[in-house]
Amino acid sequence: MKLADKTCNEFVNELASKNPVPGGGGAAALVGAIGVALSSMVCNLTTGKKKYAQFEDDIQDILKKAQELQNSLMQMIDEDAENFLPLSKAYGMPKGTEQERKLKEETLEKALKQACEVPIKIVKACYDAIKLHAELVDKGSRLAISDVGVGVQCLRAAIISGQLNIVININSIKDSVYVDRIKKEVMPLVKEGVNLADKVYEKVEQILSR
Ligand SMILES: Nc1nc(=O)c2c([nH]1)NC[C@@H]1CN(c3ccc(C(=O)N[C@@H](CCC(=O)O)C(=O)O)cc3)C=[N+]21
Repeated sequence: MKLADKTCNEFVNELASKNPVPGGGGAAALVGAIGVALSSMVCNLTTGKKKYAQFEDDIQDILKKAQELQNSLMQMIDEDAENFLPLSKAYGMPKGTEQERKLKEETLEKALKQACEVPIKIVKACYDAIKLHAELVDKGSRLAISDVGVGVQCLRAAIISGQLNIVININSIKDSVYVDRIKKEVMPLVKEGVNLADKVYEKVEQILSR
């Protein structure tokens, strides 16, 4: 059974167990999916309202993108489990003899790179999703402004969590060309995403302050 098809209770209990998957990577994907689902929710609460008619086309665009990102992030829960399992197996390989040590080192290097793939996708998807909330904070129904805040905080947590899973893996990767390439690709997105999320959240707080 797919992890994404489990009930909330089953999933969270599975996460709590010592099973290697789902792990922090899957948790990041799910939290990201929840964050972007809240963008969809705000769109669905805004669409068709006279007060927001001037934003109707934008709301429809945001809704479409949010639904796609939600589907992708939900798929990433199971993708991360598939891509992390080889690494969790490689961790347990013996390294008694020189031959075993060499095989383990090569297997680990490949598995570590494979384990980076989904967290990189999580960072990119969360970055795109944070941008949707940045639009919704101005165009979405004010009745749901707190949901923009909740959504953007989930995505802030998820983008940093994606990055953290990349960092723990690349810290053990020997191929410095690969490591530098991934860092250059991911770190600016996280920095910009977190900054934007904080700006959106500040606006939410300001709108709700009295
Ligand atoms: N893409 C990605 N997704 C992750 O979820 C992810 C990751 N990369 N990189 C590393 C962190 C950390 N993490 C662990 C999972 C299991 C054990 C663990 O100890 N597993 C034992 C089982 C524990 C036991 O049975 O006692 C084992 O597999 O043998 C540790 C750490 C997942 N992470």
